[in-house]
Amino acid sequence: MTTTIIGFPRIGEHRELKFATEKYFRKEITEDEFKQITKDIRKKHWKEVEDAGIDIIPSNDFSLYDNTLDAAFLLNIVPKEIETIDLSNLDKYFALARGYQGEKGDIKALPMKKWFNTNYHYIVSKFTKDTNIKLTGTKIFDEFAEAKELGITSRPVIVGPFTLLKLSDYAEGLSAKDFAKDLTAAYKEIFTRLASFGAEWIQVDEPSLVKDLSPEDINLFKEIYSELLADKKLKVLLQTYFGDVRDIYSQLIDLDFDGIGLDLVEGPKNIELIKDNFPADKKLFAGIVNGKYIWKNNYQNSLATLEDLGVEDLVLTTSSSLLHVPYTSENEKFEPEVLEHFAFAKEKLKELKELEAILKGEGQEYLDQNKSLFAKERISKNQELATKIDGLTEADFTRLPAFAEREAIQKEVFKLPLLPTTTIGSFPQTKEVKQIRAKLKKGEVSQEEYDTFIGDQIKDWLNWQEEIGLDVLVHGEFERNDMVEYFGQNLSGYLFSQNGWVQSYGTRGVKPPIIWGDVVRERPITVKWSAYAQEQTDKIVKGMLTGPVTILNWSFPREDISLRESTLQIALAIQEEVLDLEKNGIRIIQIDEAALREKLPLRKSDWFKEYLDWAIPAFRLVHSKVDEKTQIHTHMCYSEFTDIIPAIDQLDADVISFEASRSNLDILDELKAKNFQTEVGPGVYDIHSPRIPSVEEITKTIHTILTKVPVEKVWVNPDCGLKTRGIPETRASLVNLTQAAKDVRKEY
Ligand SMILES: Nc1nc2c(c(=O)[nH]1)N[C@@H](CNc1ccc(C(=O)N[C@@H](CCC(=O)N[C@@H](CCC(=O)N[C@@H](CCC(=O)O)C(=O)O)C(=O)O)C(=O)O)cc1)CN2
Ligand code: MET
Ligand SMILES: [Zn+2]
Repeated sequence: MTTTIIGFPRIGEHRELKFATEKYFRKEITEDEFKQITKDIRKKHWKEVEDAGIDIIPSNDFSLYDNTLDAAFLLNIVPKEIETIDLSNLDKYFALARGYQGEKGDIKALPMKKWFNTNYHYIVSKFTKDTNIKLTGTKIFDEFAEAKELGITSRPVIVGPFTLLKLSDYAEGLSAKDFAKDLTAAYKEIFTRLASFGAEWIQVDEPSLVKDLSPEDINLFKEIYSELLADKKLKVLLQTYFGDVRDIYSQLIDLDFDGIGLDLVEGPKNIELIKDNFPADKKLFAGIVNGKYIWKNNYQNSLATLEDLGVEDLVLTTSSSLLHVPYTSENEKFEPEVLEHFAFAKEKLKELKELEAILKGEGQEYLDQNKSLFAKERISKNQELATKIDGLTEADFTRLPAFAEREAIQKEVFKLPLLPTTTIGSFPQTKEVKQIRAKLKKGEVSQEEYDTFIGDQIKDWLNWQEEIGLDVLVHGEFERNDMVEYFGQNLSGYLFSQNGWVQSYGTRGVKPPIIWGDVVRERPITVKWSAYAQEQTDKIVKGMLTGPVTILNWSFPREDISLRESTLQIALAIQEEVLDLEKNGIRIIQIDEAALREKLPLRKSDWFKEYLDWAIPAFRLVHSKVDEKTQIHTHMCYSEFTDIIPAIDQLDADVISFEASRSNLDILDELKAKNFQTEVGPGVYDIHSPRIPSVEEITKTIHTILTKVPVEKVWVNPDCGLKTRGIPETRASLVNLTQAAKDVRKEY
């Protein structure tokens, strides 16, 4: 028996990678200085894993932006214009990830999508007739060599060819199978070269195998791997995570893999598949320690699961990469009775070793300790809340009158122009904003000083929005650290880490709050600043809330009650907030469900019964009691809901905004086909990139939207909040946006 992990967080214990990368973007450090910092980070992480006693340590799990982009970049799967632009390799890589606008040219960022059911995002590559797959990069070899220099023979990790093909886009008329052969040859070359450098194993990540697979998918997979595994010179670990491999298990065990990695946490069905049917000539990498959540492993349960498998020779590993959990709980200030329940990445390494010890018959004390931890009563139940949830009826989930009637009434009361313009909520969280909040936290400024600062920001930005002629204004969310953490801070039952950062995309991180107990609203959350903002102007200021499903999905949830029950608790809390806003004169309320799709099961057959059947009602519960004259907006990031359009209509919001620009407005066809009722603001430009869209570009986008959606239903807005952007680009972009909307309006 040995231990390993699938991958380690790379942002750094104190987000060193984030800060270094941002310095590099601002040209405060050189490329060499930047590379040295990233090298030091990798070294520290490898040592951390090694010191914990983990037997085989992955490499190339590190990335400067995203591993999927790394694989594409390594193999020259890049747009043509990037090959010719006069930038360093590093800057080309970043240009693909976040766009480039400067003296050397104008490159749009590649699309970004959610990584399976997580809050991590990957970069989507596009295969075209010009795509010339060849091994041009060196990252995977360099990092292997780097670890080797430190005395570590690592197991390089790469996103596998099947998953890369499945997650990519294709030019008209092309598909995955057109590229399978060349891609396989290129991966083969990677394998060969790694073997020649002394690699013993390679880990090929194929999480796409846990989704529903068609017979063509299975054939494609077999075609790729039968070729790739032929006369290999190193051992190949086929790694999956986030679910089970029921559609392809029997083929997997017939292929010449040396190891198969299966998720035993999120893919309980894997256990059934393995039982008495795992080949003796392969190693089973048993993903038993949860890579996504921060709760301590229950050893008794894990041991029972492992025993159940009936496999002798195991490699104990995590259920997914540890990318999805914070670095360590060592720097946290929780009470010991709380802290003992948590295991972040570093602590999970220890769990693997303890489980190994127990299985070898050398860890009785670990088992005893763990048993007594789980025997403790952790919280006491809020019986009143439970009764309230049990007593909810259909009426609690139904807003009246029905949508069509409300739409007519609201057109009458709001008298907004055709193609009304608005933004998604946040304005730039500048250094000044973050700094004063950090000072407030440390007691270096008073609450009054902080509030004055926030109030002034709101005033300035409201004035500016009026000046440029936006129709529905926002207060800017300056008071929020994050759209989920901020809400958690006003709800009972929540705990917060000091440093529990998890990477979301690029250099951006989140500190998911922890749901510890039953959730109740402790005090009004947004009323003060929303009412303040509305007092400053005669135009309508949208109230801005985060919805229950998103709050749940971006928190670390409890494991002792269902997600449904936790979400309904949060929904009742947000319902109180909605009604308070309404009472305080807020006439348009946006309830963000940015992450609605996040926990949508990866297999279609589970969509409704396991998720949508409670997630959609949870949202409806929040707004069911508002007046017909109050307009409810919602917002979702990434147009990842193409396949659940009818369910989105079922949210029964009045208006929805979503990302569209970066995925080429694909979703519009679907809106049309499904006769989508809710009014829509498909984002007219991409906010994840600092690039400024021109009036012409935005006008063109609006025109495209209008070919698919009736003009009375269309809103004009960016595709997400602007908190990550700088002030100059934000202002320039919004000036262009309002101008474009005005221009197009004239055509009607
Ligand atoms: N939870 C969540 N998930 C999401 C999103 C989201 O907004 N929230 N958006 C989508 C895209 N993902 C995103 C994730 C993070 C950020 C983001 O801007 N994150 C910030 C951190 C936000 C935050 O919590 N800030 C805190 C803490 C800020 C901080 O680091 N302060 C410094 C000091 C201030 C300074 O000098 O900069 C410190 O404490 O050391 C605050 O403002 O109070 C970042 O990485 O930079 C944006 C988008 C999808 N998933
Ligand atoms: N209202 C939020 C904002 O504008 C929605 C963001 S979705 C990640 O930042
Ligand atoms: Zn968004």
